[in-house]
Amino acid sequence: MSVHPFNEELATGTLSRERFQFYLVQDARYLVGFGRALAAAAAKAPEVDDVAFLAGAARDAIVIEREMHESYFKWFRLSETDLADIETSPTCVAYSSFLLATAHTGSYGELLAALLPCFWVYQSVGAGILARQSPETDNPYRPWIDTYAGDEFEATVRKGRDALDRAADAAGEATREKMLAAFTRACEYEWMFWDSAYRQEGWPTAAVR
Ligand SMILES: Cc1ncc(CN)c(N)n1
Repeated sequence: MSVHPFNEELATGTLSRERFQFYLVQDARYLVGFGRALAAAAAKAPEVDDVAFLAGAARDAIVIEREMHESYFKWFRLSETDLADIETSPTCVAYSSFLLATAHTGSYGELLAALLPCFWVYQSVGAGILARQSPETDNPYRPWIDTYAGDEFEATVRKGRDALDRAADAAGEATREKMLAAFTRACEYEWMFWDSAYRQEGWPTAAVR
C-alpha cells in the first residue's frame, strides 16, 4: 500500500491546517474511547505488571496526548464552542465503537490485539517521518511527530507487543484467530482515520436531517 497523502504531507509540513485541525478534533474524541478501552484491558489483565502498564497507558492517552492537542487548539485559536460545533466523523465513531465493543465483549487477548495498532502504527509513522526531517525543515507538525517518534513511546510499543505475545502464547487457536482479526481490523481503522481526516469526512445524511 502506498503512503497516504495525509502522512506524506504531514512529513513535509505541507498538510493544510484545515485537514490537520479536522484530524486533531476527531482524535481528541477518539482518545477518550481509546483510554476507556485501555482501562478495561487493565482490569482484564491476568498479570499485575500489565495492569500497571495498561492503566498508565490509559492515563497517558488522556493526559499526555490530549495536552499536545490542547496546545495546537490554542495555536489555532479554537475555543471550546468552536470544538463543540464540530461533529464527530463516521470513522471516528466506528473506530471508537469497535474498541469499546471489544472491551465489553472480547477476551483480554482480543482487546490487546485491537489496541496494539493504536500504538504501533503511530510509533512507526512518527519515527519514519522524523527520520526524514532535516534540521532546516520548519515543520509546524513537529510537536505531533516528536510525541510519537520518541524513545518513551517506542518503549511503550515494546511493552504492548510483549504483553500481546504473552497473551497469544497463553491462548488457544480460536482466540488467536480472533486476536488476528481484531488486530487487522484496527490497522484498517488506523488507515481510515487518516483518510477520513484528509477527506474531512462528514455524515452523508447530514443534509436530510
Ligand atoms: C486514531 C489514533 N490512533 C492511535 C493514536 C495513538 N495513541 C491516536 N492518537 N489516534
